[in-house]
Amino acid sequence: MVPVLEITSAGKRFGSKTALSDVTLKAQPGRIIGLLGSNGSGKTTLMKLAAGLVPPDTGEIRICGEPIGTQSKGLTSFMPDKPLTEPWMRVRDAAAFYADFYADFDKAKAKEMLSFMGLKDNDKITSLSKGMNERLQLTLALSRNAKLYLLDEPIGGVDPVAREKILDAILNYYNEDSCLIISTHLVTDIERIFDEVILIKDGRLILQEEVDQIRMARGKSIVDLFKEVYAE
Ligand SMILES: Nc1ncnc2c1ncn2[C@@H]1O[C@H](COP(=O)(O)OP(=O)(O)OP(=O)(O)O)[C@@H](O)[C@H]1O
Repeated sequence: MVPVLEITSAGKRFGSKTALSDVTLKAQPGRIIGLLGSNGSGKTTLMKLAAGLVPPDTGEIRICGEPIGTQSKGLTSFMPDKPLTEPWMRVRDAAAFYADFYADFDKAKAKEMLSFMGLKDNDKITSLSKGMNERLQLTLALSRNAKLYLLDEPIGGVDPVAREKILDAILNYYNEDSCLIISTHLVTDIERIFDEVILIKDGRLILQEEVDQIRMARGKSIVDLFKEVYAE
């Protein structure tokens, strides 16, 4: 099977700072993958490389077998940790903006998901709370019919009860022939939806493994593993 995402020996520096070093991984369709790491470990950089927003200094990245370019970007839906929408927009403008911009934007799915998320067409984006804004960004990202979804800290601002609802939305609305990569610190809350996890530390890949394998063969929860790897 052609991986949705294949990264081979990727490296990225910002000035003297090495953000990623020699990262190699594959992500297959039908998988929800947690990208885990402490602050500054390189999660956002990895997502931006996969989204084609930042070029790697070394190595290669392919999306569904295609090198990064116009075609690969059309296959990738990125939810950044900061909104892509403009402050003057209302919810309906944001959805229309995405529909104009992305040929694969599914308006019916967006409408259903906005309602599930408790968002109203007429809500001004600047008046939304951080958590409601995240719901909007998530709705916009998941309403595209992409092959690779990259969600950077999708539930950081959402309260614990709403988190459950949002995780359910992710499970309901993601399509099974795609791959979803979610970066997060909130391992306890979100680990139930992961099929596998990728751990990065100081820009290096520490491990990519099935969640069941970690639980059964290592006898650990993902949180325990996270604490062990990132102990300070
Ligand atoms: N544009 C940039 N210019 C300079 N340094 C950068 C830039 N982007 C990232 N870095 C550095 O690269 C490293 C990795 O950053 P990155 O944002 O990828 O980490 P992260 O795991 O997403 O962190 P967090 O969980 O805190 O969001 C950090 O040391 C960061 O300071």
